[in-house]
Amino acid sequence: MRIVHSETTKARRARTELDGGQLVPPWECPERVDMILAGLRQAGFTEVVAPAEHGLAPVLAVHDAYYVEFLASCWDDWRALGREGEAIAWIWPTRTMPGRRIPRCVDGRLGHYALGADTAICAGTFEAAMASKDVALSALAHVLTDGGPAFGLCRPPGHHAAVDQFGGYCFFNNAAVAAQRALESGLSRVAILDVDFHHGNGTQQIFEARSDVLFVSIHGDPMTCFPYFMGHADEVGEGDGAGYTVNYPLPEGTGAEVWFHVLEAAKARIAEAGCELLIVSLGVDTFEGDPISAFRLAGDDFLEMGRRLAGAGLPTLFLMEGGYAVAEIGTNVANVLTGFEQGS
Ligand SMILES: NCCCCCC(=O)NO
Ligand SMILES: [Zn+2]
Repeated sequence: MRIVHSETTKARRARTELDGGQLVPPWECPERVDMILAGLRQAGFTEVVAPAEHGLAPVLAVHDAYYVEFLASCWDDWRALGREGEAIAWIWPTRTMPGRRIPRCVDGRLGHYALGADTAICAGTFEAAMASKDVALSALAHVLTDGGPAFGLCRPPGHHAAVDQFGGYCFFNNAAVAAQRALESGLSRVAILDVDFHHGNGTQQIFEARSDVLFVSIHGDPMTCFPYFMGHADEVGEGDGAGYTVNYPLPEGTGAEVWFHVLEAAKARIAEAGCELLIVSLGVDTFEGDPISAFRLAGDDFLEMGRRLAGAGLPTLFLMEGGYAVAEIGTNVANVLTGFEQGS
């Protein structure tokens, strides 16, 4: 298992997140990276390599150029106004105010590009997001050249980032950037299996009209779980992409037995689509102790998750998404990778 990590992923050190009506220290904290590395080391994954720099082209193959420029300039624009706090959106286009133009001021641009108010932009955000997609692309390169599995310790995560939207702690959609690069390298179909507790609305939006990426997600029911407005079972893709989006929303409180039953259905759908690569959006916020999620997987269930993912029998790229039980995150991630090696 190739492990790819960059210390620059810790460059984003936001101080505030709007949560429960208060500004709190962000759940998606840089300490998650150190805890995952420690857990991997303890499990015997001692060889960790740094990514190459892949530049902006792979990002622009997925994301809108004006959006990327916004992410690059937002913090400076915000600070130029003398603002002391972090850049947080507070007004949006809405059902009754469609917003057909992008405003020039940073508050309007934040509202245009932000999914929600939970994700502040601060110093280091763009640098960390660039490092995170480099981690994903270098881990992918290993899988494509060596055929062996790889884990990209991506941070910030990516699956909520859409073509031109950030939020849910995500800025660049690492899994989408990797999938697009894999297709451009000659593969004909890639599966992205999102096992994070939250629906990967961004990944779905990026590929929903395409049949060369099969997006499959197992997640908390959006009727009660973030991101609330996407992830229903009747969202199946559009046009050429019809049938290539598969959502398995599950009720809060879902435990291992049901979750693994649904995983087998997801694997069967991937098998019948004839995919040549499996990208796993690996969030471990399905853990019973996760502070902001609501499934009930135990630590050992992540071993079983890894074993079963190996059973898909595909070249596999794991990319880190969510998981906020910081004390256990390293063990939970290491368990998935250990289980995968056991099942291979
Ligand atoms: N602040 C609202 C919840 C954000 C969830 C982020 C996540 O873990 N996505 O997978
Ligand atoms: Zn999540």
